[in-house]
Amino acid sequence: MSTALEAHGLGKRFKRNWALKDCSLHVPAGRVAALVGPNGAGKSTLLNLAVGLLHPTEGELHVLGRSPYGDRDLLDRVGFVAQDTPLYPDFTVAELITMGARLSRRWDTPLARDRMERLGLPLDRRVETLSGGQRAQVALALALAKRPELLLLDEPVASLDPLARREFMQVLMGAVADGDTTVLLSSHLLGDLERVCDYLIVLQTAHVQLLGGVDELVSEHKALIGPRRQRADIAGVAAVIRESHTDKQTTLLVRTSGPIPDPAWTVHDVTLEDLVLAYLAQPAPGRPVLGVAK
Ligand SMILES: Nc1ncnc2c1ncn2[C@@H]1O[C@H](COP(=O)(O)OP(=O)(O)OP(=O)(O)O)[C@@H](O)[C@H]1O
Repeated sequence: MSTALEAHGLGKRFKRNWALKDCSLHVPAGRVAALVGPNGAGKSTLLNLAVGLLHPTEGELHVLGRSPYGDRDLLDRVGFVAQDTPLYPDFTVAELITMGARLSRRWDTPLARDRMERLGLPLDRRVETLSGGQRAQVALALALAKRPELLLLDEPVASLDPLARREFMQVLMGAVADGDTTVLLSSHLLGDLERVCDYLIVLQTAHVQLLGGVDELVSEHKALIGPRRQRADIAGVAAVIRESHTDKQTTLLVRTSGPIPDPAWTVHDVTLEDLVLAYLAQPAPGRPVLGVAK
């Protein structure tokens, strides 16, 4: 399986509002993909569609080659940590593990117990007595104990302090290091994503705005700084994504089509954060910019 998740013309409408519209995207198998976009862009909607909690209004969505809605066998192969990591507050950690074993056919109880032990979480602790960070770690451990082929995480670290976030990310990366699990992780924390993700999907007002491998996207975008000038065709530039000016200087973030031969421009590399912020600053999403997905 070379593609873990694939959508064509996918749309989801709530009453008169489209939460997702004309979304065509794919996540190659084995990647750790970041799903980013501003509040209300449609990230949770996409993840909920991917686990069959929502039904598409239009278009197609395939998860591990199958349609997710109502497919029990498929859901056994998918792990999901929903926003705010909901867990039954009255359950103990041990009871959650028992529940997982009853509900999931691929469940790995020793793995779940081992992870709880490593997190220093006694099995008789009730969920309601756990901190937000501990709860997030428990939710991740339960999702991993399903031994999922695809792991979907909806802002799992949003409420965690920086140390807890780093621990969460380390556990996640350790668990998927073998490359057999594809991860799709939504977050607003671009710095965290830059460290762990090798694939990027940017959603903006219900549309896919940017998609591709992180290395490829970062290398095909550059920041250009030069004397102030009006925007004009620049050799080597396929598109200007963002521009700003001072009295004397113009700064552009561009998608390149080759080297920039004009020596008036100094050319700088961009970070993933620069890239995402530049695309999100664009007024209205048009057609997605496709990076090279390998
Ligand atoms: N159940 C629902 N009923 C009505 N509208 C909804 C529902 N779920 C989501 N929406 C709307 O769909 C749009 C996309 O919401 P979604 O939760 O997918 O965004 P998001 O990118 O996950 O946002 P955030 O970063 O704030 O979590 C928003 O305008 C939201 O108000």
